[in-house]
Amino acid sequence: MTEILTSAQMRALEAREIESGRATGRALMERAGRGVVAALLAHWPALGNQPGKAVVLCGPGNNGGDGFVVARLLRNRGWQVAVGMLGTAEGLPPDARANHDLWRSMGRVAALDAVLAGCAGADVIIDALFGIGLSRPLEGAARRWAEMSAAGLAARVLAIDLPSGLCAERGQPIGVAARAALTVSFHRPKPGHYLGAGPDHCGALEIVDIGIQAPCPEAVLRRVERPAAADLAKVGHKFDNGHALVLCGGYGRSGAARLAARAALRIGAGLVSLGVPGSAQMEVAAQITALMMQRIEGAEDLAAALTDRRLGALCLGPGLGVARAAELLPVALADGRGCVLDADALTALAEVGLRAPLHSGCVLTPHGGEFARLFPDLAEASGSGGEMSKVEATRQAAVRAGAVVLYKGPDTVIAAPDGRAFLHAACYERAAPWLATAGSGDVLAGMIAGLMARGHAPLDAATRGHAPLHAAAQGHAPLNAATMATWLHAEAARGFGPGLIAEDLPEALPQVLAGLAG
Ligand SMILES: NC(=O)C1=CN([C@@H]2O[C@H](COP(=O)(O)OP(=O)(O)OC[C@H]3O[C@@H](n4cnc5c(N)ncnc54)[C@H](OP(=O)(O)O)[C@@H]3O)[C@@H](O)[C@H]2O)[C@@H](O)CC1
Ligand SMILES: Nc1ncnc2c1ncn2[C@@H]1O[C@H](COP(=O)(O)OP(=O)(O)O)[C@@H](O)[C@H]1O
Ligand SMILES: [K+]
Repeated sequence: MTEILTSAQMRALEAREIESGRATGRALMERAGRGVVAALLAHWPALGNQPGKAVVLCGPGNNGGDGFVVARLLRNRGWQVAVGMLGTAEGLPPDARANHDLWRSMGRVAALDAVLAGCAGADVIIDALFGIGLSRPLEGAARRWAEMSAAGLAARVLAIDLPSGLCAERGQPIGVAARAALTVSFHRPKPGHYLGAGPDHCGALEIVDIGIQAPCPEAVLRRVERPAAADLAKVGHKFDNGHALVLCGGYGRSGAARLAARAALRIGAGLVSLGVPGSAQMEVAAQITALMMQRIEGAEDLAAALTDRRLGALCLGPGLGVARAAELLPVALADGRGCVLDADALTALAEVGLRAPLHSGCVLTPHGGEFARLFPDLAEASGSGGEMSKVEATRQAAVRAGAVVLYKGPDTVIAAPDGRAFLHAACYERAAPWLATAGSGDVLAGMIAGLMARGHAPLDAATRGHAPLHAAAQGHAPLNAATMATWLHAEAARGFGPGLIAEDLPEALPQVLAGLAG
């Protein structure tokens, strides 16, 4: 279940399911309500012991319809249920109206404001005001609800589909948004559950199966999944596992490149060399053991180094210095080999603009600031107040660059120029706040370069039973390397936990790799 669906994709899927005759809208709504009650009782088992008190806030659309189903199901379990509604029964869409009427045969419906005023003693408040149909900022009583819930309430808040006010696409409030302890959504998660402020507003996330059998569209956003151990297993000689070259900055600036290089080695590249200018040679030599060092003073030296066809991938950026990056970049890019561009290489790239000959074997790994320098219009459109999601911005950036773009953050989006896109959200059960430490991005860049170098190695696809990393010669390799590295990077941080510094990440990798095999 790796797909993440936009509101439009979810609606289309629901429509297809109904058209197929497999289910009616009413049936889907009933299953949704049932799923919400089951999730509520699973999340707060104490509420299953004896009937509690619920307040259900129902909106003017089908999200409200789900709310009426939940109100009825809880009442059937003996709960005291107060329902507050926004809008009129006449304005409800048909399925929601039918569930409103069913509820009316067993209980009252009050105005939203009136119910909010009396919700203090409730065990749980169900937010069924707006889901994927939210089209503008909340006003009036709905806005008051969002503000109340954000200020903190004694009652547990369960949001149906989305906390009301949260944009399903961007994961940002459209104006203000409610805060829930648990959000229960249906069939597949939506980008807003993972992006930006989404996880903060959702609390915990539960996705309920409502029996939709229609297949998801092909071109969807996917979640980065745990890699298969076989994809990372080593084979043969060290040269069979690839050789990565990490370009290093001058004296006093070599730490970031050394971190990246060590990560490339730990992720399994057979050999990793640091390309070091003369000024930093002593410093680097005093610090490294398994890594190799090669003097690369400038563009000519790099061109000479690249005549070694065993070099599978390059990494430029960490601690490189913008001037050195600008000098080395044209040679590195013209060569056409797999190339990770991070930090100073991205700054240098922003200075020359995207006229540089980027290619589909490149992976650009910007954080927010670097993304804004490279793609100012996309950064603005996807920033606060903009209307574009981080996913869309990353997709467009990848098309424009003709390269894989990995846009970092707690929500990392990775897109290829052909439109494929992945999301790794370090939230919920995969939270990794310890990654917010200096140098962790350098480690990620090195991990990607290490995997890309391995992708160029002559791995035996037949014995491993699937395509090697270099499958589509510079098509799959960079994207696979970027997604795998992102997962492993977060996993290493999660395994280490509090106190993590960047140096710990490469050292935590063996345990992560061992865990994949187990
Ligand atoms: N799709 C599926 O597979 C399934 C979907 N299900 C459920 O249906 C939900 C989607 O239902 P939905 O499409 O009716 O949208 P919903 O979120 O109820 O809101 C739309 C209404 O709100 C209104 N409105 C919007 N913004 C507003 C504002 N700020 N202030 C005031 N009004 C505002 C808007 O008015 P309009 O924009 O048209 O003027 C319209 O009347 C989904 O989240 C899930 O819970 C499940 O039952 C099972 C399977
Ligand atoms: N709060 C967080 N939760 C999860 N991952 C994070 C968080 N903050 C940062 N990261 C990750 O840590 C890395 C930081 O990279 P970057 O911003 O380049 O830092 P640096 O330049 O110090 O190496 C990225 O991979 C990013 O996705
Ligand atoms: K809601």
